[in-house]
Amino acid sequence: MPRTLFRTRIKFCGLTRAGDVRLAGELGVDAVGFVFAHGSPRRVHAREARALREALAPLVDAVAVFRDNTADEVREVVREVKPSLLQFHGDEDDAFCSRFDLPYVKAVAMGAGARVGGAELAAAHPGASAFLFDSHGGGHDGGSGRRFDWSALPTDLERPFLLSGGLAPDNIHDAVAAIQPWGVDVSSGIESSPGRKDGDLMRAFVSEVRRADCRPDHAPAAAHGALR
Ligand SMILES: O=C(O)c1ccccc1N[C@@H]1O[C@H](COP(=O)(O)O)[C@@H](O)[C@H]1O
Repeated sequence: MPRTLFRTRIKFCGLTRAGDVRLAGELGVDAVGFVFAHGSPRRVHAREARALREALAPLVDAVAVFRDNTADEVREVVREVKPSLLQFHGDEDDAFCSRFDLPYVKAVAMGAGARVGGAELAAAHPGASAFLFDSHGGGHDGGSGRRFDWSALPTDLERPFLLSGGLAPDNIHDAVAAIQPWGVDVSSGIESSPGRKDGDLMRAFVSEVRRADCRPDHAPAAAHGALR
C-alpha cells in the first residue's frame, strides 16, 4: 500500500517537568515550548527552563514562548535557556521580535471571529519564519484549550503555519487531515492539569497526527501550510 511520507511537525507547549520533556523526545515530538508569559499557569523562570532544557533529547527544538514580555526578559531567557526558536503571543511588532537574532514564530489571535489575510500578516511580520494561529483574543488567553473557526484561516499565506487552540487526541486527526498545516501546537489537550502533561494523552496525540500523515491524500503539494 503506497504511503505519502509527509510529516506534520508537532510542538508540545507549556512543559514544566523534566519527565514530560524526556517523554516528548522519546515520542518523536519536534519541539517543546517553555512559557515565560506573565499570568500563565504554565509559566517557568529562566533558571527552571534551563534545567528542563537539559532533559531535552538531541534534535528536539526548545521554543521560548512570550506574551508582551520586556526585551530584558527575553534576553535573559535567550542567555540562560538557549532556545532555538522564539514564539511571541502578544502585540509584539516585527522590530521587537527580530532583535534577538533568533528565528521567531508570531502567534495570530483568531478569537472572537477574527479574520486575517496572509499578505497582511506577512507585511506586518516580514521576519517571521512561521505564523501560529491560536484561539486567543476577544478576552481569551493563549493556552485556554479553546478552538477557533478553522474556516477563518487565511488561504493566501505563503509561509509555513502552525495550527493551535483546543487541539487534543480526539480532534487532531481530523484537524491535520482537513487543514494540512506545517505543524501543530498543543498544551491543554495533553494535560491532567495546567503544566502537568499526561503520558497517555501525549502518546495518543502523536499517534493520531501520524495516522493523519499516513492518509493517501496527505500530499505535501496540496498542503497550504507547506514551505514554498
Ligand atoms: O500555554 C500557556 O499558558 C500560554 C500562555 C500565554 C501565551 C501562550 C500560551 N500557550 C500557547 O497556547 C497555545 C495552546 O493552547 P491550548 O491549551 O492547546 O489550547 C499554544 O500556541 C501555546 O504555545
